[in-house]
Amino acid sequence: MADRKPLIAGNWKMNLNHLEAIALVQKIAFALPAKYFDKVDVTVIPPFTDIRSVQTVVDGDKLLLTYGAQDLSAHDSGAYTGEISGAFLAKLGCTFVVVGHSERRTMHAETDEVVLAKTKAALRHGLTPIVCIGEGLDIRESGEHVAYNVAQLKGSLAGLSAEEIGKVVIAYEPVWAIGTGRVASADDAQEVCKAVRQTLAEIADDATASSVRVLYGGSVNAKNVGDIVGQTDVDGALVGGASLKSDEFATLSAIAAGGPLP
Ligand SMILES: O=C(CO)COP(=O)(O)O
Repeated sequence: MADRKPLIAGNWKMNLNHLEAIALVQKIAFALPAKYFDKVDVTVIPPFTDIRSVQTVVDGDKLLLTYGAQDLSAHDSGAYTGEISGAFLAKLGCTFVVVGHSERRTMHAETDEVVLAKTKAALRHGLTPIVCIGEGLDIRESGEHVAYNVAQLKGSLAGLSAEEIGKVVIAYEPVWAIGTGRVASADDAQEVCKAVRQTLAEIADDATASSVRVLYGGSVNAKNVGDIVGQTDVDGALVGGASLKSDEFATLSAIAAGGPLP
């Protein structure tokens, strides 16, 4: 995995209110002692309405886990009802922001152009965008998945400088593996994550490509995470369902850290 520190990011999606968020963060912190954080970065990505409460717990208890948001506006301020500015997220101490999750690409018609604009907005505010790509089942079955993901990656990062690309995290999440229990094989994850890294070398440079973290996401749990993050080009995981269970999330984070189990 070169010298890239693994990242485990728990995308809570639209689950847990702010009180439930406080409880889950406290349980994760209790289950994952400080020593693990030397070897793995762990972050939680709750709904917007939870972030202030999560910030209070993390700051108050001096926790080592970080937190982020699931989306942001491409705009910084103004007449955009319902949108959330990256400036607000930065002020709340967010480290990461997910952009281009397949659920937003599909249900909110987010194109690569929109994802690029949001990635730029994140970078403007000092947030680390976790840029998501991933193919549907039809593309996978047609055997065009590598080319599809490469095109989506290029579109989502078009025109960014090597320095800017060096500040992003990429998450490969095959849509057919999200929430289905159908995890991609470790080889499948490696195949696309390797192509992602080669593409980063092409659009930025070798040094940038070897420093950017590339995550896999889709039905990751404590049982399969070891195989997946053991792949050369997979630097961690974007975890949905299993991130809502404190013990499982702590265990899979510990496995990504190389153990031992907590
Ligand atoms: O979409 C995901 C994370 O962003 C993956 O979700 P699941 O882990 O529930 O499949």
